Amino acid sequence: MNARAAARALDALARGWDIIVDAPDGQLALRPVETGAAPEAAQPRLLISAARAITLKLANQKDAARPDAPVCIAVPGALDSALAVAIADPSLDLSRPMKGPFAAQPLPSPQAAEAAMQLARLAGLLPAYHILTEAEAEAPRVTPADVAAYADPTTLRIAARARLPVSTSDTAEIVAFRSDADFHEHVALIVGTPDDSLPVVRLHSECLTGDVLGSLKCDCGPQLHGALHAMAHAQWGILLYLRQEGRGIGLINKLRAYQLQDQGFDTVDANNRLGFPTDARDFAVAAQMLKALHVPAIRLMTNNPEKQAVLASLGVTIAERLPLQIPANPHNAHYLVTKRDRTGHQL
Ligand SMILES: Nc1nc2c(ncn2[C@@H]2O[C@H](COP(=O)(O)OP(=O)(O)OP(=O)(O)O)[C@@H](O)[C@H]2O)c(=O)[nH]1
Ligand SMILES: [Zn+2]
Repeated sequence: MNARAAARALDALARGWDIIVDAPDGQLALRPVETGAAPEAAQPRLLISAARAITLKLANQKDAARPDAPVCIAVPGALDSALAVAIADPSLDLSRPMKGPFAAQPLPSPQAAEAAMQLARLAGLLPAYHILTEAEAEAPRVTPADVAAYADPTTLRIAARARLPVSTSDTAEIVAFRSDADFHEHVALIVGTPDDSLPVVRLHSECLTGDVLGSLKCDCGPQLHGALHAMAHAQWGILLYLRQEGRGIGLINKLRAYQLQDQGFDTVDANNRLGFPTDARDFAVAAQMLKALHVPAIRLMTNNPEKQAVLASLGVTIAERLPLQIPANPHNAHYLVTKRDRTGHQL
């Protein structure tokens, strides 16, 4: 288990460089489709997600024993980078409809392929790779255990803290966290003056479009401000600002999901169609932050049962759940209904 190996692999992927994924069931030499140049290959092969294979009409060729496993496809003829991206990215299907037919090939090492898909998500890239016969000599090697070690939240610790008066409270303090491998800088804002009462706690996942740009497509911005107001009115509260943009798929992939939503898919189907889970966030990060802040019991402000379940399973006492409902607008009404009906958000 070596989180550094995963960090090196993620760095390579962001730059379009090769990686080698070493799993107990075999090895894959891969180059990311989104950032990497198409390799010279007599018979180009791509590794794509199970969901993408279904959209490309390869469902009947998939391994029945592993319906969710990534799929290896052979591309007939020449494959350049633009075509590879079009094959990988469902948000381009309307503008580049003519693709295929493709044939699925046996996947040599499903465990290596699965780890590669996780790495793509962590790198914020399309989950798709060129399968190489040989990787660049200096390509980093990474194992599934390395990927798990990278995502391990228990190395999270406080790195810096400072007084930060904000519009809802002039006695707030900001606390920033660091972990060993993951470079995301999670932040806690402690609002008001801590006392013996249980704090109002809000886990807020980063949403650049909603938090900063005032997007009307989601409820993030109003929820953020509603939570800060509620904390200012309570004795004290803690906003945990988690850098898990787009429910953990990253900003660019979230914008691809938005493109799909404009084509009629809802927020859940859009994520899945891109080859990602409905929700890829890890709320264990929040439990670790509360531990570092010495806050064992809270009043949790959320409508999301998953947040409650994960925190409770990690030993956080949730004395009370406080709902956080935002009135709908014409742009997010469908999104809010989808959250209620498909991801179990409470009212
Ligand atoms: N992938 C994706 N992410 C989205 C979309 N809309 C909002 N997000 C992200 O979703 C996260 C906010 O999560 P929500 O599901 O709104 O709320 P929640 O945090 O699960 O639950 P509550 O605590 O009840 O608000 C942020 O990271 C947003 O960037 C979308 O359509 N697709
Ligand atoms: Zn949002």
